[in-house]
Amino acid sequence: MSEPHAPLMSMEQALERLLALAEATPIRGQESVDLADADGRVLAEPMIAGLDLPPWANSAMDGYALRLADWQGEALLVSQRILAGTAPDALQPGTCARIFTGAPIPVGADTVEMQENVSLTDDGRVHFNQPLKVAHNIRPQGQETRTGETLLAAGMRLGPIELGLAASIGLAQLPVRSRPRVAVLSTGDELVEPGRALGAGQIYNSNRYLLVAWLQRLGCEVIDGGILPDDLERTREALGALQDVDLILSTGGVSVGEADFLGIALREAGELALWKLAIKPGKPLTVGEFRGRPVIGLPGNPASTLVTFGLLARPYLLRRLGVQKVSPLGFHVPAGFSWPKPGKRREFLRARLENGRVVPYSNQSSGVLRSAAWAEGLAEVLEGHSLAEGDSLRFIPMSELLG
Ligand SMILES: Nc1nc2c(c(=O)[nH]1)N[C@H]1C(S)=C(S)[C@@H](COP(=O)(O)OP(=O)(O)OC[C@H]3O[C@@H](n4cnc5c(N)ncnc54)[C@H](O)[C@@H]3O)O[C@H]1N2
Ligand code: MOO
Repeated sequence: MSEPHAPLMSMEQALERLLALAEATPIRGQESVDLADADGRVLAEPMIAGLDLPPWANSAMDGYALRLADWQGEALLVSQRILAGTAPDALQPGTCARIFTGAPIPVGADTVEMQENVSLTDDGRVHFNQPLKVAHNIRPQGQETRTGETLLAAGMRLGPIELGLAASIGLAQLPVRSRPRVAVLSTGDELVEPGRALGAGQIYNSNRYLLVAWLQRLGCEVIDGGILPDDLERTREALGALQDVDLILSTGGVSVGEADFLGIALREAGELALWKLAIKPGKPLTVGEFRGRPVIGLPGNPASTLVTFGLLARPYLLRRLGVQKVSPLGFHVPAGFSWPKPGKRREFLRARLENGRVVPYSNQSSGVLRSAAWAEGLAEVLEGHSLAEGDSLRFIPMSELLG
């Protein structure tokens, strides 16, 4: 148990500790998957180009390829027509070639002129109307990539751009890290799954759906641990049934309440630290292990679940997969509000950008998930700081967190 008035742990320290734990328990498994199935996965080995890109010099324009020295003001005969996907003959001296965008430059040509800048004579010869420049409109072989270059480092997360890049060098499959197996547990006798009738004192389990969808986006295999009952024996059984998982992720029951059966069960068969973080929402966080399996317990209030998962558990999971860049990008924006009283905890306000200024949702209670649905991002008000309207603060777009 932490001391009731022990100093709060800073966000930086919490992240540093979690990343150190992640690095101590890397997920090493890997498999080869088709590009079509690789979105969101983490590259397990460097991606190295096995060819030059482009593989041969090609035209950037629809037009005419020629040797610059052959243009002396006298219209040139068209000696061949080169479409993309064909292999051209060497250019006959003193002629030009009709060429289309992406088609290979014939040996002997050293420039391409776009068709808009030429005139055709009655007998089909080509007159160049503008001064020509050597190498113009030619995309040289290897301009983008040379054989043997590393295009993506191991630990990169794969998205549409990376998959396009892999395809461009001819790869049909990529080696990726195994999907982390994450068990999601909810705690609290008040919870009911959507679709059922609510009884007295009950609420619907929203955290489970938020986390399951989010984990899937992160490439995790989600094991549904269900709702843990407020009963010690059944909590032990439920935890014991989670075989071969890489992480047990729970929500709720981490504050100082009396019905903390999860905490008791974890302490019996593992280790448990209760952190009190200097952030709002998201003060209480449980970090430990159950029979050697890492456990992270997020606070139950839905906005607290969102903030602690996005800013702490997400980077932790990605780092276990070897991802280096785990922190979201943020940028500084002027506040469209004032914050006169410095707080003890760093606030992550669910906020929007309106006319280039940060506007927070009207109700910042950590129980209000609607605030996050309204928001476009999290605005960070640092602990111990006040803000006047127009002062700048960091804004982290939701899109940076959710992928
Ligand atoms: N005496 C104190 N009380 C509380 C403290 C404190 O320091 N001293 N901290 C508060 C803070 S801050 C937070 S955050 C919460 C954390 O609570 P728990 O993680 O223990 O969660 P619960 O008590 O189980 O639930 C909190 C709240 O969230 C609702 N909840 C829980 N699970 C779900 C779910 N899956 N879906 C939707 N909503 C859920 C639950 O009904 C409660 O309303 O503790 C404060 N208290
Ligand atoms: O820290 Mo709690 O998450 O504010 O309600």
